[in-house]
Parts: sequence; C-alpha cells; structure tokens
Amino acid sequence: MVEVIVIKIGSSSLASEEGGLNRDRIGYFAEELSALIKEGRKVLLVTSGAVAAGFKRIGYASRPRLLHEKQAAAAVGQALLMQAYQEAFAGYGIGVAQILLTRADFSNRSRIRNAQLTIEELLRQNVLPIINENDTVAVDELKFGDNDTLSALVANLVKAQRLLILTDIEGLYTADPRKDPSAVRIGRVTQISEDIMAIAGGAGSTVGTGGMRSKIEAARIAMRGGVSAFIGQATEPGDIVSGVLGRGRGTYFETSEHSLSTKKQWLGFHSSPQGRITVDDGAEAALQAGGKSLLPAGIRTIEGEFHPGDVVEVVNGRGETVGRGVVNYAAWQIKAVAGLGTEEVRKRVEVARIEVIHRDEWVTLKN
Ligand SMILES: Nc1ncnc2c1ncn2[C@@H]1O[C@H](COP(=O)(O)OP(=O)(O)O)[C@@H](O)[C@H]1O
Ligand SMILES: N[C@@H](CCC(=O)OP(=O)(O)O)C(=O)O
Repeated sequence: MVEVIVIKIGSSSLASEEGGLNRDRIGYFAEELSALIKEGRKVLLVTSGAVAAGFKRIGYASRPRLLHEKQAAAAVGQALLMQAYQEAFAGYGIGVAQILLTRADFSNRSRIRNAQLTIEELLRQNVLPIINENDTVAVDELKFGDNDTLSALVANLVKAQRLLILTDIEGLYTADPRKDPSAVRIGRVTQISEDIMAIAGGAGSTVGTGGMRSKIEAARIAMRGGVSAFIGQATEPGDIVSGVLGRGRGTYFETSEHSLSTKKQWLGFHSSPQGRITVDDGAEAALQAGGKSLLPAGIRTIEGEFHPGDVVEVVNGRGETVGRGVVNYAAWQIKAVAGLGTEEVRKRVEVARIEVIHRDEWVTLKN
C-alpha cells in the first residue's frame, strides 16, 4: 500500500519575525519532501506563511491583527509563497498545485468531495498538492486561523498514515519551554487527556498563531480519524524522513483507531449540533466502547429544540463531550421517555426506530 503523508509547516518555520519568507527554509523543505516523494510516498503539504510572507511587502510594520489587513497580507503573501515553492520544487522535477480551503468547504459534502477528487488526481499525476486556508473568503468566526486543524482534517480526508506538524519546537513539553526552562519533552502520547491539554499553551513567536494548544487539538482530530500524528522540528537534512519513520525530534501521538468513513468525519467534525443530550454512566460506557446504540433508558436530560434527523451532541454527567449522533426522536419525544425502558417507551411515543441514536449514525469524540 502506498504511504500517504501530510506535512504541515507553520509560519514560524518559514518566516522571520520581521516578516518575509526565508528562502533557505523553503529550499530545505523542498529537498526533504522530494526525498519522501522519490521513495514512493504520496505527500501533501499544508502550509501557513501567507500573512507572514505578505505583510512587509504590503507595507505593514508588523504582522497585522485586523481581519481585513490579514486577508490583504495573505492575498499578497500566498502568491509569493506559491512562487517560492514552485521554484524550489522545480529543482527536483516536482510540479506543485495550490489548493485553498475553508472550514465551510468541509461542511459541504459536495465541495469537499470535489476537493478530495482533485487531490487524488494530483497525487496520481505526481503533483504535490500545497494547501492553505482560503484567507480572503474565510469569515472571522469560522476561520481555522492557524492551519493545525486544517492539516488534521486534510489528513483524515485522504486517510493518511501519518500527519507531521512541523514547528519551531521539538514537540510537546511539560510546559512552554520559552517560559519554563525546566520543561522536558514528552516523547509519546497515546491519549489526549485533560492534563495534556492543560500543559499546552499559546504561540511562542509573533508570526505563529495557534501555539501548542491548537496542535494538540489537531492531533486529537487526526487520532480520532485513525491518523497518527507527530509534532516536532525539522531543520537538519533527513529530519523529515526520520519523522516519518518514527525517529523524529518531537512528540508522537499514536492511535489504534481505524480511519473514519467520510460520513462519520462529517458527523464528528463538520456537522452543527442542534441540541445536547446528557447520558448516564452506563450509556456513556456503551456508546464509547462502540457497537451500541443510545436507548432512552440511559438519557438524563436534554437541551435544544431538535427533530428526527438532526445532529446532537452527547455529553456525560460531568459535561464532557462523548460524541455526536443523528437522532431518531424529536426533543419533546425524548423528554417524554427519558430514563424509561423500551416497553414503556413504545407505549408513550411513536418513533420510526427505538434507538434514540443508532450506532451507525454515531461517532465517539471522547478518548
Ligand atoms: N507545552 C508546550 N510545549 C511546547 N511548546 C509550547 C507549549 N506551550 C506553548 N508552546 C509554544 O508553542 C509554540 C509553537 O506554536 P506556534 O508559534 O503557533 O508555531 P507555528 O507557527 O509553527 O504553528 C512554541 O514555540 C512554544 O513557545
Ligand atoms: N492561513 C494563514 C495561517 C496563519 C498562521 O499563522 O498559522 P500557523 O503558523 O500555522 O499558526 C497564513 O497562511 O498566513
């Protein structure tokens, strides 16, 4: 089977603090990625750096903060970024293609399917897809902002074997090393617990945006979709190949999950829940272990006005998200039968299916 690898390069790895692209770094990444491609892997590049590349050229003194200024800087910088990649990869005989995506594209099944087909065709033709957020049209509240989440969604979409998130630090540390010199690196993570989330802080440089927190969230999305992730640094020849082979300078996030179908990816990461169902411990365990549907007996409370066919979020008694599913009941019907056994439910409401959420219409999001 051909190995599919998604590599995300952050602004901090491509640009200097004063803005502008670092051509040496682009040259380095081109050399490293070419080596991966020449060894027979399918590679996709998710790159940030448009704003960082463009703001100086446009005449701003520092990285802009206002949305319209960032968008203008990205519009200038994206062209510079692609030009730099095109030139660098041409030296290795590799053609490149630009793909710009927004969060809204992922929520729209036909648009994302088109993107998927385009990517597959580019890979068949041995062209390197270079992906960034479409900053010009992304509205503020829906923006990925950083590209960490985008890279995880892309990795799930193409069912990659590994996602490498490259940044200016050698992975996840017990605290932000820029603030706490005694912090030590964590080599391997198999579960993203609340403790792991708590130690990951914001961006360390003025060009980066997401910081470690958004990278960990991205690793969580990737792992849930069956993609192992790596967060780390690549500066020396061979570093990226080492990262792919499990010997990189960073943190590995290993998963034993199988890849999610496109339908379940949509359900888990792109649907908009219309309500919330709180379940008891027994129902939580049944849903989380997989293979079980949600029955009225395990439901404690509900919030929101939803209808059969809507997506709802399911939480446990501590308010933690367990997952999402498509409901077969209207909110008022669940209210009438929450906590009751199947026989009693049948007497009180008329529903097409007795399961409130069928296991085929469910995705677990909790570790
Ligand atoms: N626990 C942590 N371990 C490692 N880095 C951390 C941690 N918490 C916060 N950081 C910061 O996250 C930064 C990387 O994120 P960011 O600046 O957004 O990079 P990029 O532009 O590559 O996305 C690091 O430089 C570091 O200062
Ligand atoms: N789409 C934006 C990404 C912004 C950004 O800084 O992201 P990152 O460096 O991944 O935290 C750009 O290309 O500038």
